[in-house]
Amino acid sequence: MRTPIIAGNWKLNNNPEDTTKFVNAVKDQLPDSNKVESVIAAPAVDLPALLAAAKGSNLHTAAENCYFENSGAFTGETSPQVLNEMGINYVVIGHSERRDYFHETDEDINKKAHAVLDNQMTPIICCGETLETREAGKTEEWVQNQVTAALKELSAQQVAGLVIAYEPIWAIGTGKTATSDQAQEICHVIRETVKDLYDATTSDNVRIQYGGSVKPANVKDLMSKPDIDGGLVGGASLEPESFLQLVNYQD
Ligand SMILES: O=C(CO)COP(=O)(O)O
Repeated sequence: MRTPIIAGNWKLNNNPEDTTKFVNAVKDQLPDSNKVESVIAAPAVDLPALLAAAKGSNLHTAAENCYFENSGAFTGETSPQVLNEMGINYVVIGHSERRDYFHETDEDINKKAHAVLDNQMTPIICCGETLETREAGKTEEWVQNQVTAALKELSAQQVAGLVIAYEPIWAIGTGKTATSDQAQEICHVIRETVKDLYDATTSDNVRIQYGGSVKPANVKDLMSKPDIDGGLVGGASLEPESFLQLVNYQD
C-alpha cells in the first residue's frame, strides 16, 4: 500500500519568521503520517526554522533543491550531506522552474537524485511537459524520456522508495489544472515506464504525485485516481488553512 503524500512547495516565499508561524498554526492538525504524509518544501534559508518548529510533529521537511556534490568549490550551492545532517527528509529535484530558469539538465537531475539517495534522503523527482509538447501530442514520449533519464543507474530498491511528481508546466500557477483524467493518464504512463525499466514490484511501490494548480476544491478528485498518490502544491500550500484542507482531504 502506498501512503499518500501531500507536499507544499513554497518556492521563493516566506522568511524564517513566517515559517515558524505557519508550522505552529498547522502542526497539531496534521493527519497521522501513516494515513497521509504531510510535507513542506521551503527555501534553504528557512530550513532551520522549519526543522525547529516541525520537531516532534507529523510534518515532514523538504529542501527545494540541492547540489550533487557534498562539498567543494561550488559557490552558492547547497550540500545534500548537510541537508541530511540537519534532519531534512525530502529534496525536490528537477522542478520545471529549475530546468527552465536555471538550465538544469536531465543529467544534472540524475546526479542530484543519486546524491540525495546516497545521503539517506528521498528525492521528489519532477517531470512534465510544456503546452507546446502537449499540443503536438508528444506528452507521453516527453515524460517517459524525462523519467528514464532521471532514474539512470538507480537500483530498483532506490526507485521503489522515491517520489515522482508529474507537473504539466502549462498547469503550474496558471489556475489551469489538468483534469483528473488527464493527470491520471500521465501518472499511469509514469508507472508503466518504471515497470518497463524495473519490474512490477518497483512500479507498485513508487509514489507518484500530481502538481499544477492543486487546490482544496480539486484535491479529492485528483486523489481518487488509482495512479495518483499525492500532490505537489505551490500557491495553495502558502496559507495554513488551505494546507490543512489539502492534507486532511480524506476527512
Ligand atoms: O509548481 C508547483 C508545485 O511544485 C505547482 O504550483 P501551483 O500549485 O501554484 O500551480
